[in-house]
Amino acid sequence: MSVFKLPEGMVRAPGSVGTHEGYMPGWGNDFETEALPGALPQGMNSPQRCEYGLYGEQLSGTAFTATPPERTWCYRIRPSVKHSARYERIDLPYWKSAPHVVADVTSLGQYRWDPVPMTEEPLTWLTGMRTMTTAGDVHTQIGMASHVYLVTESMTDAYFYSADSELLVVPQEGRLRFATELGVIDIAPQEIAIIPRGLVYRVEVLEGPCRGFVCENYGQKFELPARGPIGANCMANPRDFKAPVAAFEDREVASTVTVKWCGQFHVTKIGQSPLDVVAWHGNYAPYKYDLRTYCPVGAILFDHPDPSIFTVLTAPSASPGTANIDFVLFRDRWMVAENTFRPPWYHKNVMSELMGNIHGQYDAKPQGFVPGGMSLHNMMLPHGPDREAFEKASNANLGPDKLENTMSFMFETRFPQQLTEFAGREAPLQDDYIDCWESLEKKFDGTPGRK
Ligand SMILES: O=C(O)Cc1cc(O)ccc1O
Ligand SMILES: [Fe+2]
Repeated sequence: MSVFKLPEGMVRAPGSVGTHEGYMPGWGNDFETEALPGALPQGMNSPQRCEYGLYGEQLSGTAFTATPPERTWCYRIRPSVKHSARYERIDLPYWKSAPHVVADVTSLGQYRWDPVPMTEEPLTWLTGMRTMTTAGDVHTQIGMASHVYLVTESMTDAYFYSADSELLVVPQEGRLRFATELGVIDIAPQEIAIIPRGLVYRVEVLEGPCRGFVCENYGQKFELPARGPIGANCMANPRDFKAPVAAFEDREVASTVTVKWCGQFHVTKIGQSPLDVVAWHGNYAPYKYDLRTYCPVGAILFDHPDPSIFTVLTAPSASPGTANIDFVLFRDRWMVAENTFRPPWYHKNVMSELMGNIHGQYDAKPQGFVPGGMSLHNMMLPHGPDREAFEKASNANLGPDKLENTMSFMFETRFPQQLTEFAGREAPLQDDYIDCWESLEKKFDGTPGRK
């Protein structure tokens, strides 16, 4: 439930109360919401004249002919095209897009970073975005980038949208507000937000400083994974995703809109707040989701399943079953498997795995992978539990055991991830990370028996 006041002058749709205050539940629903009564045309999209003198405008998030098509009809004070200057190129040097291969930074390896520290410098959502890795190619709408954000300042009279990507936002510290064209989303650690491609917003600090992770998806949108034999329930349930109700502001102040487009940033001037959508209907919307509502399913007799059972959202690629990105959650849960090495096994993976720690301790890495920290196990590079985790798990008395105080995630992509200069040189890379496997002992002595 939102406990924060709305931005001054913003009018929000009534009717959503209690735990849903300000939000409408259900992933992929065809929503309708209006902040002023009667603003939404009924039975049609394009009346000759809209109520309140609003302009009708469609935001198409998929091709018209996609199955299913995703689009939203907005009824707004002015059409988006009404901006008063041409686009001017600007530089946001820390926000990189694929393809971005830095000649003398090596991406082949197992990497781990301490949390990127806050700085004295005031940073907004735009200036505080720090790209760690990129994969694929933004121009062909394939692949992704992973970022850390450090945000201490709200955007004032400044707005942004990414034509390149949808953003999956995973806060780790502080609270952020996404005041978007379609309404207001407030998020805190253990929640996520999904901001669709093309949607205009500004980001405000509700409680700072703020740090978190972003997965920038250049490809096909995130969707709920196919459940297969798991059936209709558990994992991420559609009703736990929440889209905001309509909220608008009628504010005529000189403002800017920054656009990310083919990896470049451009700014244009505008004489008003673009958050002027009074009513909307459709199925292309931003969402928030509380990761604590994710219902994990796991091994209840023996063995450790593939982590795909913990997929919250998946962004498909053209190859079925081979995701452009899987967003995977390792949350608190019971471990009950008998006669089993319970932590993640040792492995090499064609997919590349970028992990972040939201809070607590991760079972495969009791030391060194700390909240706010990240690791990267790139394509086909071996990794697994460190010595401490291996010894403990191999010798534990196995009863029902609860992994508590733990929440980490993985952005897993079919593409190799390339480190940025920031990730390779400026961010607090742990030079000794690979030593965590160094002391794994040879136990084999040629004689049978479990050792
Ligand atoms: O820690 C990792 O590397 C992530 C991971 C978790 C798991 O349970 C199984 C495989 C895997 O890659
Ligand atoms: Fe892994």
